Amino acid sequence: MTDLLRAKELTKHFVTRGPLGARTEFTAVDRVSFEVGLGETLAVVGESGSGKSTTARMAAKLMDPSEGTLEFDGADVTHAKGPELARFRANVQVVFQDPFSSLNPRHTVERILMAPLVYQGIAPNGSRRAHAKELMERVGLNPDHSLRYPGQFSGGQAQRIGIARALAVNPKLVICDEAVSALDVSVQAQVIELLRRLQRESGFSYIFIAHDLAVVRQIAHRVAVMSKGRIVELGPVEQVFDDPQDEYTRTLLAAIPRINPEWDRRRRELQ
Ligand SMILES: Nc1ncnc2c1ncn2[C@@H]1O[C@H](COP(=O)(O)OP(=O)(O)OP(=O)(O)O)[C@@H](O)[C@H]1O
Repeated sequence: MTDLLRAKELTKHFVTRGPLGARTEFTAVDRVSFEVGLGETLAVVGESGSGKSTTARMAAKLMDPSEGTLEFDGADVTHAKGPELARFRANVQVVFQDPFSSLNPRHTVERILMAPLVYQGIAPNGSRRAHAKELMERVGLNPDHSLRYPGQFSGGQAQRIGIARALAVNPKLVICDEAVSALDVSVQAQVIELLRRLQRESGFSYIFIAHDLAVVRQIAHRVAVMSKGRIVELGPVEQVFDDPQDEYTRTLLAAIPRINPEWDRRRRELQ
C-alpha cells in the first residue's frame, strides 16, 4: 500500500508554569511514528491524556511538532507555509468531536459548506450552491434544509454537516478526532456506517482518534495504541485485538466487555 502520510518521531513538549512561575516542560507526545496508506483507516486509541489529540493536531498541521517530521504524498510538509500549506489543507481535513462548537452557529449550512470551496477556489461562483446541496445529499441530509442553521439540527445531523464540510474540498485524508464519541450509540452506528460508505465511494484515508475500542473495531484497518505520549503497539486491528502484545493494550481491551458484551461473547466463541 502506498503511504499517504508518514509521521516520523513526532514529539510535542508543552511548557507549563507553576504557581510561583516555575517553568516545567512536559512531553505530551514522545517520538511517535506511523504511516497511513491510501484508502486506509488508522485508528489511534488510548486513555484520556495519552496524547491522541495532540498527535492528531500535529498530523493535521494545526500544531507544529517540537521535533520530528511529517511527510504527505512523498513531500516533507513539517515546515510547510504559504501555497504548500494551502495545498496540504486542501488534502487533509479534520472532523472534530463537537459539531456545535466547530460549526459557526450564525452561518447557514449552505454558507458553511461553501466556505471551503471559496477558500480553495474550487467550483465557480454559480455552482457552489449546487455543490453544497450535493454534499448534503452525500452525507444523508435533506438539501432542502440548506438555509437552516447548525442549531436547528440534531447532534448526529450536525456531525454530518461537519463531515460534509470536510469532504467539500475532496481531501485525500480525513482526521476524525473523537468524531463519534459524543453521539448516542444508535446515532453513532449510523455515522460510522456513513464514514465507511464515504471511504468506499471516494477511497480517501482516515486517521480515527477514539477511546472506544468497540467503535475502532468497526472502522479501522490498523490501530495504534497510545499510552503516556508513546505508541506502545501498532498493527492490524485483528492482530492487536486478538493477540495484544503490550500489557497496556491488554488492560484497555479488558474494559471492552462492559461496553460491548455481544463482541465479548463472539470473542469467547472464537477462542
Ligand atoms: N496546549 C497544551 N498545553 C499544555 N498541556 C497540554 C496542552 N494540550 C494538551 N496538553 C496535555 O498533553 C497531554 C495529552 O493531551 P491530549 O489531549 O493529546 O490527550 P488525549 O489522549 O487526546 O486525551 P483526551 O482523550 O482526554 O482528549 C495531556 O496531559 C494534556 O493535559
